[in-house]
Amino acid sequence: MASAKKLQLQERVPLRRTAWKFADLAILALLLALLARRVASLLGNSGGVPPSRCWFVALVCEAWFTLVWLLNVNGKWSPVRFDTHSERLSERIDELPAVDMFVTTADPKLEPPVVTVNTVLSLLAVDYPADKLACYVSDDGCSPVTFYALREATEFAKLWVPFCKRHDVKVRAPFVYFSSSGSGPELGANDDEFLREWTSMKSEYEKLVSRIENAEEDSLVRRGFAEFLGAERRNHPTIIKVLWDNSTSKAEEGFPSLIYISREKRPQYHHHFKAGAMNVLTRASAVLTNAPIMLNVDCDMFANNPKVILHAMCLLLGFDDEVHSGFVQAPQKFYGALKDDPFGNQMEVIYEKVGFGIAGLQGIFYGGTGCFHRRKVIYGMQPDSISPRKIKGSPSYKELQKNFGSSKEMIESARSIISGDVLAAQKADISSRIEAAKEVSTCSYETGTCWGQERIALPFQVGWVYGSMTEDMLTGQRIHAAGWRSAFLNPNPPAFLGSAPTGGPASLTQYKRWATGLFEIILSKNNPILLSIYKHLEFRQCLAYLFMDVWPLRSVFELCYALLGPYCLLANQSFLPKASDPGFGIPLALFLTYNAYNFMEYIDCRVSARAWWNNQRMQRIYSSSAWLLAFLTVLLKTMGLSETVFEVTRKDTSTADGDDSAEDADPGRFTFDSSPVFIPPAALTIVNIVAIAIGAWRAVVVGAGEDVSGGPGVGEFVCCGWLLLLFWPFVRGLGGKGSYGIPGSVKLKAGLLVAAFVHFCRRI
Ligand SMILES: O=c1ccn([C@@H]2O[C@H](COP(=O)(O)OP(=O)(O)O[C@H]3O[C@H](CO)[C@@H](O)[C@H](O)[C@H]3O)[C@@H](O)[C@H]2O)c(=O)[nH]1
Ligand SMILES: [Mn+2]
Repeated sequence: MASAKKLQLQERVPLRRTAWKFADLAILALLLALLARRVASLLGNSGGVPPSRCWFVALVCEAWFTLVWLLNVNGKWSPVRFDTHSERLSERIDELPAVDMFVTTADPKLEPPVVTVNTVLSLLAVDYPADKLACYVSDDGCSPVTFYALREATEFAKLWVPFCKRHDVKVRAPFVYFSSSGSGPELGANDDEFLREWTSMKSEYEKLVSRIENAEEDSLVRRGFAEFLGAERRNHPTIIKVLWDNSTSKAEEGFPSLIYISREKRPQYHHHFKAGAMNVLTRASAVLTNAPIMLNVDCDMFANNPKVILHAMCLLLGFDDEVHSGFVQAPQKFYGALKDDPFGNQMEVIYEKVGFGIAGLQGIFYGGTGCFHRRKVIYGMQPDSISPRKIKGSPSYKELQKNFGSSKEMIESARSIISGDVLAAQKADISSRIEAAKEVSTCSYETGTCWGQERIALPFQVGWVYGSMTEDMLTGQRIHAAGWRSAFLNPNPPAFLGSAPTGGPASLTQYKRWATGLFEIILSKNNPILLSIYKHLEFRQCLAYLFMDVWPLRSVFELCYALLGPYCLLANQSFLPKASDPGFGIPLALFLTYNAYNFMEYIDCRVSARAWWNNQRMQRIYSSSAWLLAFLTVLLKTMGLSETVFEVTRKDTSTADGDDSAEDADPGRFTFDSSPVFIPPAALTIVNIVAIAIGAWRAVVVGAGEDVSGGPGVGEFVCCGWLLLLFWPFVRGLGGKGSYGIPGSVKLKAGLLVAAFVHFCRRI
């Protein structure tokens, strides 16, 4: 073939970070020095007072922090960047593979249909041959309003897509394009024709929004949405509706096919949340269009860069060996995000430091949205270099049936994917295969097959893996363990933008779900250590996964360490050297260096100092609330006492309207509700206030006469004070009003915990 003459589509560029490596090692050295001193004093050869029990607890915690630091450094050590040259694909349009695009939505209240519609419209309008694309929307909410919204959006798409292409619109989610902060008409205002078109398009969009927002479920069902009649959210048959079939439409108004799917739900079946939805989308699309590449986005993640699929193709087609891009993941970035990241969930610095770092190992993690998968990888195939073609030769019908289930159409489509037919996508019209798609979307279809299976001993693990709230991490890990690498897609402008949750309850819910899922992974047969021993997960990649997976465990150590300060003040003990002691220099240097290091990372990523502080603070708040609760929930689950559920994150509607006139006076201020996640951080806050008060009273009033050699010193006071600064939202919340105040029931429970703790300190 003429491939030798082809221009390179991508470049993998290692990034230098020599100075950072020195800083990494300096902190490691300080941590080790701290440990060494602790051990020495516990062995009793440091002279002075014999160390208390606290020193032992501190040693254990500090050893853990050192381990976490090593995991952190491993992740950041050798970053790479992938540059993509999408313009070089222009001569290779015929070679481009088909792409099935999946959008998942689950709840019309938390995920307003207008949001989903914008995501869908942005995907329908991307720069890619329309006959190679199909868009599937999975609606776990089984909502006639969502369906109606999509049907109306299809009508709008007939105007919107040609408009975007004609005028090369930059952001093709209409709510951004028409928002007050959007760029407005992009041509000179003297272009009358364009201006007229722009105005009429804007008014069409506004009409669409008002139709959707005024739609009422009951009246829709009465007006002939027969399928939704009597459909309960958790008990209904599959509904599949072809809203637009590109294969039978005229080329002129061409835009990708659009299919609505609400999979069957029955109370007696477990639905596996998003992972279950993704598996149904995979199968339904297999029998309908069977594209070899699948893109998946959450309902709020619109395509921000119209060339995003072309950029992804640079990574999917641009390596000599496909093993380098088993999947292609774009970072999660956010639209209309609050200034200075008050809830510490915009992840800018994490992606830039750890994201690029892990991209330099076996590859970036699968993040659940903004990801391009190869269908064959999802079908459990290994790279050629690991399991050569002979195995792929021709699996028997029986084998395929065992893996993929009994649908004939499913088996045939899987066979063509497995045989490596890149242009395998189906061509005939979609409507004729709806029955086959319904068959593979039923609850019972997966029974006895390999779909979602957690057992790693199977030769095949097919689809999104069940058993964790973070199906994304688990599935990505499974793919890396099969020997694939992944590539990091980071075009400019950013590929996709979504919404980050705001307010205390929504942010903590999201982190709690993530931590729950990560802990479920650690406790499962798919934990990265096993995968690295028995499968092809590389060692450093395994450590990178562990860095994430240990979140909930970190909470336990961090909580113990955070309690050491107040314990010492209350019980008149110490866990740090006295300021006069030369050993005091080590924790002091560590505290300063570590914070300076973090601060410099934010500056390096051109993120504000304020955002640095907010992230520092929120990380500790997440640890004591969301991570800790996740830890406890999963413990209860393993004891069989409770189940874990996927709580959907509320998507901000204000971004959909483009106006922020919401009732919230200060959207960046921390809000509370009566959820138990708020209890531990509230208790920590109170206990530190009490400890400082008692400690200060003892030092000032009693201190003079007493033997203070074993009691607390500057170090302990600084720890408590620092903790109160980090938990400032809670300090304010103690006296706050309405949703800005910690509810009485939470204060009461926190107060009881504090009383118990104080009692314990005085007894011991
Ligand atoms: O039963 C369910 C539950 C959720 N979803 C969809 O899953 C997506 C993610 O849910 P969201 O509430 O937005 O969670 P986030 O925390 O924002 O999502 C991140 O974390 C999840 C794992 O916890 C991943 O699935 C997501 O892709 C990733 O973006 C949304 O499109 C939902 O509609 C379903 O389709 N079915
Ligand atoms: Mn989300």
